[in-house]
Amino acid sequence: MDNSNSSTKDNQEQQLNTNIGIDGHINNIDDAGKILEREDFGERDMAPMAGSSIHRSSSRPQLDLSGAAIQGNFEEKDPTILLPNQSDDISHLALDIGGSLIKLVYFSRTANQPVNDRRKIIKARLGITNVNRRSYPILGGRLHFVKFETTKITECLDFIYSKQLHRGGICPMSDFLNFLWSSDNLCCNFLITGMDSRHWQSEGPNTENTIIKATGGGAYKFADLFKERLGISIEKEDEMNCLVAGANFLLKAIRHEAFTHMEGQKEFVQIDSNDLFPYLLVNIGSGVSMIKVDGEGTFQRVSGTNVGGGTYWGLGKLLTKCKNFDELLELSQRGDNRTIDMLVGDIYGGMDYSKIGLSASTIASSFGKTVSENKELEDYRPEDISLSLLRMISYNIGQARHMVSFYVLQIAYLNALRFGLKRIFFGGFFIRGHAYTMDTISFAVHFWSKGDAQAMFLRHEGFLGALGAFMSYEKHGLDDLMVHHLVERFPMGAPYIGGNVHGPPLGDLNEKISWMEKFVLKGTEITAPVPTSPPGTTGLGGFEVPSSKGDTLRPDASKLNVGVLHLVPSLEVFPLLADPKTYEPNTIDLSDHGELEYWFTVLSDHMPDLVDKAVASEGGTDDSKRRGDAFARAFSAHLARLMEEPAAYGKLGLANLLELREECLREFHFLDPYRSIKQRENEASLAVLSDLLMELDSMDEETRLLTLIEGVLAANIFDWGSRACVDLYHKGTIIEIYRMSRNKMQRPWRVDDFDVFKERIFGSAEKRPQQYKRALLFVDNSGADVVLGMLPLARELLRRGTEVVLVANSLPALNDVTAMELPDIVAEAAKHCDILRGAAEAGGLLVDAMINIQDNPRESSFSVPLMVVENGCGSPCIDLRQVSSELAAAAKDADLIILEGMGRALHTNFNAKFKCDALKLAMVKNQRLAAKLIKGNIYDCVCRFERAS
Ligand SMILES: Nc1ncnc2c1ncn2[C@@H]1O[C@H](COP(=O)(O)OP(=O)(O)O)[C@@H](O)[C@H]1O
Ligand SMILES: CC(C)(COP(=O)(O)O)[C@@H](O)C(=O)NCCC(=O)O
Ligand SMILES: [Mn+2]
Repeated sequence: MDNSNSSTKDNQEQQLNTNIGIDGHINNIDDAGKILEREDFGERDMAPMAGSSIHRSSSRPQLDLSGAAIQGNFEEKDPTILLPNQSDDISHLALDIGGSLIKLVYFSRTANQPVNDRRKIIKARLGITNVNRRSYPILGGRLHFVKFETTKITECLDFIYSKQLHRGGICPMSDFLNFLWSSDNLCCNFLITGMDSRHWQSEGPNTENTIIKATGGGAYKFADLFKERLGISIEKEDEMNCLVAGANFLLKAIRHEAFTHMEGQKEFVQIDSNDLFPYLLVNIGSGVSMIKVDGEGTFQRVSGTNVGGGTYWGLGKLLTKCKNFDELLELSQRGDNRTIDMLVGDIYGGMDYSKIGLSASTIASSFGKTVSENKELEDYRPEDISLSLLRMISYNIGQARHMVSFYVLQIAYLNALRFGLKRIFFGGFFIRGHAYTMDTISFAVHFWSKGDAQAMFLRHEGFLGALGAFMSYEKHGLDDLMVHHLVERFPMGAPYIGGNVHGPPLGDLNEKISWMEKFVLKGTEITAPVPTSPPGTTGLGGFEVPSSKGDTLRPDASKLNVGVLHLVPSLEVFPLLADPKTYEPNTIDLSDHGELEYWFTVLSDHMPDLVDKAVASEGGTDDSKRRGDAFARAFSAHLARLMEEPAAYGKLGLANLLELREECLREFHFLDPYRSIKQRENEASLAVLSDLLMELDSMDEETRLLTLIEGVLAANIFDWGSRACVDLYHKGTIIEIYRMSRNKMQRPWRVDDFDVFKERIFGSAEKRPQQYKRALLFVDNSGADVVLGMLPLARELLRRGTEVVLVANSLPALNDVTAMELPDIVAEAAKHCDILRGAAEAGGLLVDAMINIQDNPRESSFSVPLMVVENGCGSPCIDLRQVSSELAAAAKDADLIILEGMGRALHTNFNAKFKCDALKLAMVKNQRLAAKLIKGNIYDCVCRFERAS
């Protein structure tokens, strides 16, 4: 092994011992003077100079009103207006303009969800008074993270302009509605259609009154430029305040924001928000700040140093002529510092200076060899210079190859010691999620603390200040956000490739698809959407460096993607989880590479069939084919990225992967690929329902219960997400397959707690039965699964006096039935059955009966009600930490949960413990899962019954 180029633990220890730090001051503003115009920006996206010919007189958000429609009742005082084509309707922006990088955090608000009459009745039944999301104190929307090099501030201004982020603060919905309903705007509506919305002019105040919060030195330095180019005023926020506010927000509100990094292994850590303080925050940007944080807004900057990321980048740039930071880093990987550095061995004739514990390969004097050699700068390889510099920074100040010094770490730890802090969080873009750097830092903290303190890193490492500036706006309610309100998503769609910005931000789907197609034309392959890359890059789920197949891993492969944070204030933790803190939805952990590889192959193999279905669901048009192709590329890119770095999107479980696929379909506007299959299967199943019900009614109670459970398991075979099942469907009609599946049911099932469940229902000689009060049935697939499986089971419970709440997906996923579709299915089924009809009426599911129910929902019927609620997800699995408010409300009186299907009962929640009884029912439709989970075979069944814990 080449000793000089490798950093062993021994070496690290040695350097830790020999480096004693000096205190310094922070200097995070470099002289980033030159502002470059970007050549390839289209004119429409350039931020014009104030007073230029494009006159903008409004600070109102730019709205795409095409397709706007009133949702629900026209008579309502405050009707909800859905803007289907408005994605980023109301924006809000904050900046951190540092010495090296400009960080942007911006918010785009999502339109309120329509609340239909059916949902209103159900909510009333469940005692939810707030039927309108507007009443949530926190805005629903999305937080985006983007960064640019400070030297390329023009690109940043153009970005802000093209996204119209300079146009305003939070606009209350009532203002928006007034605006929309004023007579002028009805004209506007007409005018806007077909216009480039970015150039839409409307009445209203101009941007001169707009104030944007910003922190970092650039907030001072570039204030005039912002005024001149965008007409906005910068309101400066204190940098330390912002760093701390940003870190506190991230650590409290984002699940698995922090992670440890030891010997190449990332481990996500869930910080208990009640046990966060005190901690030490070390922000390594251009310079370094160390802040002891004791609470919200309570902190002290305890130390800092002027030798930081800027030092490495600045000197490196001067000496190597590198044009960007990552180029410099990459150079160092091929360098040999012995040509430049004077080693102990050079002085001691190749020997160690063992008396003081220095090996021959230890650097005695960084750049020392250049003194005695009669060479010019050009005579040295830039690769070697870069490495020497890194080592200089490292060895002088520590021993990290890439940057931060152990000096920093020593100070950090000494400070941690002084103040009794056990946790040290490292932020700032110097870290860049770089595996080597993080390992070195972790090692150093561990070494200096003798294992007492722990180094942790943050996924949003460089965005602390910008987030803090964002938090400093009043009224957005962000402080009230909790972990369960946030969902991170990773859309494709930033226009960044090859390390360069290749155009304006992508405005719409068409632009996104065209951009992706360019790769195909070039013959290159998108292998991975990599985030926050150099230069002028974004953290917004963008691509970078699409490398050809067969390429070796990029040096930055370990970097983590920063997604878009969706703020969904209506989400809640499922109240019946026995212990939400220890709850882990995923049964399969994909950080095991073997598992990841297997599921990667399963999902890749499924892709052609899925694309066919998706395209067919949109009529097979050329446009849908294009979108189908783009979806396949995008999802393959995600998979490739995750194979390369399983932690790239945060902690990865199988449920996340399956949800990512659904999200990716939605991103390319495939809203329900299995729509017609679902309809066909529903119809076929409804046609035989009455026969089944008659058959069931002819049985004695105990046989019937067993037949019902068998029926649920048998009908769970209709799963279009399982390769094996899809192959089966070619061999017979729906009803034939259903019969075959039922005939094959043989007890004992692989997991068989039926007798315990039966005893709970019917009681025993010693114990009289006590009926369940309310059961939540988490339904799975459309067709036979719900119609011939779950509905007859629901009917049995209703018949026994148990209220039944059918819990279905909010959005489509594979052939899963949704909460929107279910009432119609129930209404059809109710035609064949009085029990279902009475209960559905009582639950407000039957349209004809709804008028009466609306007047007095609680007194409308004598039957126990059958209700439908949405679960808050659009995935075949369910994470019970984040469910809809109506499901949470329904759960409050529930004493039985029935989870059905592989996604909800096996991939997720197989090990979940509940405060009430839980029945988990599924057919295992995958051989590997069967072997792993239940030591069984494909098509084996699980009937697991667990009493309340
Ligand atoms: N693309 C990049 N361009 C420049 N510097 C980068 C880049 N990526 C990471 N860095 C490193 O991050 C440092 C800046 O970190 P940051 O947290 O943004 O601090 P600041 O607010 O001082 O700009 C740089 O000095 C450099 O070491
Ligand atoms: C996506 C699914 C979890 C859906 O199963 P369900 O919940 O409908 O029972 C399941 O189809 C699955 O894990 N499919 C991939 C495995 C395979 O094709 O074998
Ligand atoms: Mn399903």
